[in-house]
Amino acid sequence: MKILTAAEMKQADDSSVAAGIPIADLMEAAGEAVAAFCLRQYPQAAHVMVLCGKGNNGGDGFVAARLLAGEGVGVRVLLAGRQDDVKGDAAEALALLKEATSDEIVEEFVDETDEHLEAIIELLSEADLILDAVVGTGFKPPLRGPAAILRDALAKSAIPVVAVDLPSGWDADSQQQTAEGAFRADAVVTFTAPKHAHIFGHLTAATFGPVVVADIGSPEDTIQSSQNLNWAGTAKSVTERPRDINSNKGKFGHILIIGGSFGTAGAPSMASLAALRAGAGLVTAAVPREIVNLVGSVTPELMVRPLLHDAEGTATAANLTNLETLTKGIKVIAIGPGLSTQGEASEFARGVVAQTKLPIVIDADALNAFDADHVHLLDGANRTMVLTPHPGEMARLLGKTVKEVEADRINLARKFATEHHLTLVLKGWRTLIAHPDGSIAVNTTGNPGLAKGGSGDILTGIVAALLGQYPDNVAEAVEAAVYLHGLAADLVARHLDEKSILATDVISHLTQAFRYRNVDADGLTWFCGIQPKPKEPADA
Ligand SMILES: NC(=O)C1=CN([C@@H]2O[C@H](COP(=O)(O)OP(=O)(O)OC[C@H]3O[C@@H](n4cnc5c(N)ncnc54)[C@H](O)[C@@H]3O)[C@@H](O)[C@H]2O)[C@H](O)CC1
Ligand SMILES: [K+]
Repeated sequence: MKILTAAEMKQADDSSVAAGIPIADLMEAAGEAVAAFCLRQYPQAAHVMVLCGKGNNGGDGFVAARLLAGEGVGVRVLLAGRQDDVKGDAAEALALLKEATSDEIVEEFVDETDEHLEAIIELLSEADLILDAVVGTGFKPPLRGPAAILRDALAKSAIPVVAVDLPSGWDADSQQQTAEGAFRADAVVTFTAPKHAHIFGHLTAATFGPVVVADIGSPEDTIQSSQNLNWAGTAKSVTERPRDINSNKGKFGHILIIGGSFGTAGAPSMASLAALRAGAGLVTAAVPREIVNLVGSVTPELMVRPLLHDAEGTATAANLTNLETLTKGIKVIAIGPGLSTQGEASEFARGVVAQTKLPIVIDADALNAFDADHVHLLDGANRTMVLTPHPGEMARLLGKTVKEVEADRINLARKFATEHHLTLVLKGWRTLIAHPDGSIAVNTTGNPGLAKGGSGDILTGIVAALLGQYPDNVAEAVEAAVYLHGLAADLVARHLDEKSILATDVISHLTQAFRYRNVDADGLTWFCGIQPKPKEPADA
């Protein structure tokens, strides 16, 4: 799924019209998606207040109001402006609403002062759900007139708000959008494709719920993202295909995890366990001899091979002479978790990358082996190469500061991936997956519970496992890995506080993540936030 700017969205609308789909049809589908979302997520809502503007965003609100009323929901519409000023398709939708209900359903609110603020707050309090269809992509900041007063009234109420297309007052193209100055929202139903603000909006989970995307009938070829920005969640479908009935472990890849040192046996252990839970056929961990038994005891399904190490427990470059034996039958190598940067570890890591042509995931201490002096050795032109740096590791790869990396994530990731012909996973809030062809996928799963040691190690294991299963589908495999990793953490957060989440909890929820579907029964794509846990069936 592509991520669009407001102008690209407008272009999609215009192209849809040119392809014979009238705006009225798109508006009807938009209103229908909003009504379906409300009925499904707020089944208890008996009184819905629909706040509408005079433009087409308001038009979507009129359609939703009509359809909700048709389902027996008590609906009132508060129009920020005069009915006579509503034009075109929105006016048609307004007429249909009144025809289906009554002329009295719509109340005009034209006040430009906050004289009636208290009265509006009182009016809103009579509803148990509010729809915000005041302004959408046609918004030009700052919010003014009656719209601004509605926003202030909403800020003083605690009733759930579903935003139509985007919270009124948001700039769709902003990557820095905050809740400030805009309408409060608990959920957003947007259309055709998410816009930049939906994905990069700086809103906290406490003030901001799910964003769902509804397909409202625009043909696929009308939807174009000039910035080549996509959503990582689409790739999950790759992992949803059932396995062939005649499957055997040989089909799903033998993964070799290279890492560990004295004191960091946990890192390769977690990467290995995650790879097993992510569907790898076989997993072998190659770790310093002294910790072989420790790592091997993590789970009996895991195989372990010893690495030569120095007195401090760091793998030595002498292991390179044995590399051919070590990698026999291996489909994917993941190197780095717990490897250490001491002794000859970096030399060993660079040697593994140089001597094998196998698909490779390079993480953690192995990434640090490619500092500014060695970064030119990273070349994925004739092999599959995936790097999974956090901003600190990315800064080292680039010889820049973390601040410089954070300030320009998309461009830096894209440049690095294309120049080195590899897939770069730049971790952090909204992890980016930059592909060698210059396209970028943005991930929307994950929560602050992942800000804990071990999270990166398990991501490495998942990436390696999916590469082993989908070797011809590298882009999707990596995107799906990142998405599933965050999704598993989001599923843990349904019952554990974010602060208490351990990386091993995330591993144990991978299985639920594989089974979770991000498209709901109404066809809405849950783009940010996950569907609430289904109710347990009542005991018979
Ligand atoms: N995506 C689609 O395929 C479809 C989207 N639809 C919806 O249409 C809106 C965009 O509609 P548009 O008429 O262009 O603009 P808006 O309704 O968002 O805004 C116009 C409206 O707002 C007033 N306004 C503008 N700026 C301000 C401000 N700073 N303060 C107060 N009021 C403001 C302006 O005066 C107008 O009255 C899109 O978001 C979708 O929701 C369609 O349904 C078709 C399909
Ligand atoms: K809106």
